[in-house]
Amino acid sequence: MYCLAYSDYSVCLLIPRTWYRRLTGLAKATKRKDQASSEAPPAKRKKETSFLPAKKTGVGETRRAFRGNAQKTLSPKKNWADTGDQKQEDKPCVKTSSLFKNNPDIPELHRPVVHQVREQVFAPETFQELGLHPHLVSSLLDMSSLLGDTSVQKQSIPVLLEGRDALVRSQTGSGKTLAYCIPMVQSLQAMKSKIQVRVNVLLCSRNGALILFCYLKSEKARLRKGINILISTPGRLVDHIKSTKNIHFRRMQWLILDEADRILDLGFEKDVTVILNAVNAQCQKRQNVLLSATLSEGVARLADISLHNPVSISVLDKSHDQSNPKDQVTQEVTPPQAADPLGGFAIPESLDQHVALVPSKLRLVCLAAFLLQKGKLEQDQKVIVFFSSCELVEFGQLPSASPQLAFLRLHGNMAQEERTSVFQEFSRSRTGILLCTVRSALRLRGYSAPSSPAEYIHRIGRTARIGCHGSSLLILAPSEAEYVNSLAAHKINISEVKMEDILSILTKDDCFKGRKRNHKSHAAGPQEIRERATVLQTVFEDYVHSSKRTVSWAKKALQSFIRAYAAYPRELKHIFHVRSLHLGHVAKSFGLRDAPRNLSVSTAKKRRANLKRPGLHKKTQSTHHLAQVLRSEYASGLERLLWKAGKATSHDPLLFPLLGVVRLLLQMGNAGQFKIL
Ligand SMILES: Nc1ncnc2c1ncn2[C@@H]1O[C@H](COP(=O)(O)OP(=O)(O)OP(=O)(O)O)[C@@H](O)[C@H]1O
Repeated sequence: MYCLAYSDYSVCLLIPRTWYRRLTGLAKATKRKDQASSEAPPAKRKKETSFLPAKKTGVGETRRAFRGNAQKTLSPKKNWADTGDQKQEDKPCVKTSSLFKNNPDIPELHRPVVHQVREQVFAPETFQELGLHPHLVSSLLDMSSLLGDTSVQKQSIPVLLEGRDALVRSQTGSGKTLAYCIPMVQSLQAMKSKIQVRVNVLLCSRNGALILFCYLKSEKARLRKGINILISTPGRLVDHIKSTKNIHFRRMQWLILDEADRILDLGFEKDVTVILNAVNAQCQKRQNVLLSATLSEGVARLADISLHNPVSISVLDKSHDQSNPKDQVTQEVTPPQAADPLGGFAIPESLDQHVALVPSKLRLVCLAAFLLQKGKLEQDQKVIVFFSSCELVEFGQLPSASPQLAFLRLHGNMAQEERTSVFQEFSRSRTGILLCTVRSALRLRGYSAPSSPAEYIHRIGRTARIGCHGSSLLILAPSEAEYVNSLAAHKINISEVKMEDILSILTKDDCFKGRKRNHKSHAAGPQEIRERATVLQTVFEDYVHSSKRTVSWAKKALQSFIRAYAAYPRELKHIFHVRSLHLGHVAKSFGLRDAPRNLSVSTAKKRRANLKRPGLHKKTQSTHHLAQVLRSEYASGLERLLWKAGKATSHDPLLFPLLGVVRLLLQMGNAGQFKIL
């Protein structure tokens, strides 16, 4: 006797083996049809059928995929191992619908072979020939962490010491910050009157500001004596320009725009223009520096309006003639060209980039398996997981993570002090998993795909810094495979890692054992991997469905994910289109057993409304929401206060139960073997 659970009718049918065989054949035909018909199955299906792929192992596991809220089935343990124990078979319980059926086919990745643009990180010298003051040179040499000047420092420092404006472009983690800090400190120290108040402005992201404060900590005393450097996000400075009387720029000598590409990407061009107008009105003679990891039209446009007769500095290996580096660095800036006009984005050589094509249903178990490997099975791993919104990261309302594995959160909606302490804690620690929106430290992975190749560069650029080794993993749905080509167009080379290989990590930890048998004597096969993945998914689903509160969090997180998905820029819509999402499958990646009904209705309604009014209301609420949460990285930081004071509307509290479920997994590890009930 075997069990089929018809979730539509909440019925559990016990049927003879012969019926089962006939139904199994039917299901196979249905599956073939499903797979052939579409890579992205429709959001709603009537009477969807799915079966566990256990035929070869001879166990009688047939299952119906669930729809609706009420679900009954027999014990999966019973389904997997037919022991003939009637009592156990009859025991109803909520089960996990098949993770491995009705998924879109995973396409073969045919990546064009591209030769990545390379930059040499280190220049052979050690600060001595850059025209720096001997005291500064000896201070730099005393700093054991500095390994000689980097290429960008070697090229930028002499130019900036000459008093020239500069547009500096070099790869992430190549040492751009010291490239302008060193000449700025030297020029400020050379000033006769250090007591006069000077406002030298440095614009960057909030975390950029954190990093810089670390650099300048030892200069604190000097700063107090009279050298004033204002480090600000564009949003915050605009607030001051509008509301602070005592801020003036009359004696300003430096204006530095760091992370120019990110500032522009996130829509702060207008704020930067306000700042430039305010500064220009009071101070004409100053040195301007603009730094960026990527060159875009926007950056070139900004260079055009903010720099005066600048020197263009770029550290590309191919274009850089080592025999005569001076010729290379003294080129004048040419007018703006297309995005990455140099023929591709430079990526650190020591960075291994990977991509995995993972059907939505398996996304959560894949990510969890991966994190378990990095956080639990491997030593000294630091991982960053990027999410598309601050609220998705914000799962910290759950009890804190297991002491075995440090989870940290970092995003733009947090108070500055909290961000500083999280940043420092993660920087200091040897291991840990940081869940964040945009920026930070050593090794990183991605959960939501970046919205542009430039953003991709910045995300992966948090690892493999200053010549260190690092790796990245981009998780894409099968329907998003085309994104790899779009990255290749920018000479970004990613190698594929198979989903099965990620999931096979689960066989290394016996707490995911699905059946009572000694697997140690056998090599773990695909069936074993599937069973363990199902055990893991069940843990997630049980956790999410353990209370109304957690269901609500997961639903809101799903909603946030869909909003973010709807906000991909137009040029990527053919790859990331909300219509290609199978809501039921995506719901599973948030630990939900079904797609919430109201969600699909509202999405459909919105879709219909948009179809009726094409181009009328381009900036939808969803795009607005995403823009808001991304902008928070560069905004003034006052929004939170306004929100607290009731002057601003809050975002939906979108909470993703990742911390909680992984915490559970770790507890599982302590408690021993886990099974599907
Ligand atoms: N000469 C040097 N020797 C050794 N380490 C250095 C040197 N210069 C900078 N670093 C270190 O390298 C790391 C990366 O530097 P930095 O943040 O300035 O890079 P960046 O080019 O600005 O990166 P991004 O574009 O991603 O912001 C920092 O941890 C910094 O302390």
